[in-house]
Amino acid sequence: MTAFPRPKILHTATLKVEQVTLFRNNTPLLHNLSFQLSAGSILYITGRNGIGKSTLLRAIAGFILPQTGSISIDGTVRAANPFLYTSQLSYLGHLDSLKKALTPTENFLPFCPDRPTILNALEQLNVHNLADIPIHLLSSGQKRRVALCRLLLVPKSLWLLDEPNVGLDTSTASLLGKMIEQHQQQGGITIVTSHTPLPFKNTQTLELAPYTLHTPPLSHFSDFLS
Ligand SMILES: Nc1ncnc2c1ncn2[C@@H]1O[C@H](COP(=O)(O)OP(=O)(O)OP(=O)(O)O)[C@@H](O)[C@H]1O
Repeated sequence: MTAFPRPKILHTATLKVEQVTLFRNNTPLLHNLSFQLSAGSILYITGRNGIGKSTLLRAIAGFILPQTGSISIDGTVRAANPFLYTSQLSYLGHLDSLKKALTPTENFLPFCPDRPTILNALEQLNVHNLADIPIHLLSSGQKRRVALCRLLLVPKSLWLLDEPNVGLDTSTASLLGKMIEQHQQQGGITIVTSHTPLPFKNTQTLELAPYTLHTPPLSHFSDFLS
């Protein structure tokens, strides 16, 4: 497997989701969801369109607050220490989190002030030839490749990837698979939402069901994911 030259994670983390209830537009999506992930876990969240996969991922990222329950990384909830909480995770959503007027290099300089390191990461994803072209001129697949470089540039324990394969060609999807496997080997945790099963061993699956059918006992997902 290709070894990606990137900094090692400084420590491994534990993610705890405890009795979480999430609403959107006053509509309940998830009820009393509990699970725990430790070093080296890969969690695959699946379920039909609109069931709440992205909402759960955004809640774990700390962008939205659950109506009840708590989400913690190594015992810290976001409200108690937002900097410490968010410093441990990388979130890759549908919008790629790239500033459109800036080039890939300019986007990454605030995280990684070393241009050769940035170029190296871009090369891993085969987009080094686009290093100085503004993001708004790139195709959607090229933007996604550039966005994935952030995972290589900034070491984080927890990767939150919302449908990361969308727009990727087969070879880049396989490259992303290798990155996730390497992250796992380094003790990182990856949570992926997707409509297609992940090709990894030791993957745990959380299939979200409609709220009305989805009122499991609190231990349900903990047992399922142990
Ligand atoms: N920003 C928002 N404000 C209000 N409601 C939202 C927002 N984003 C999503 N929703 C609603 O929350 C529900 C869950 O959406 P979410 O994006 O989490 O689903 P999903 O399972 O990720 O769907 P998909 O598979 O289509 O990506 C949907 O009914 C959606 O309309």
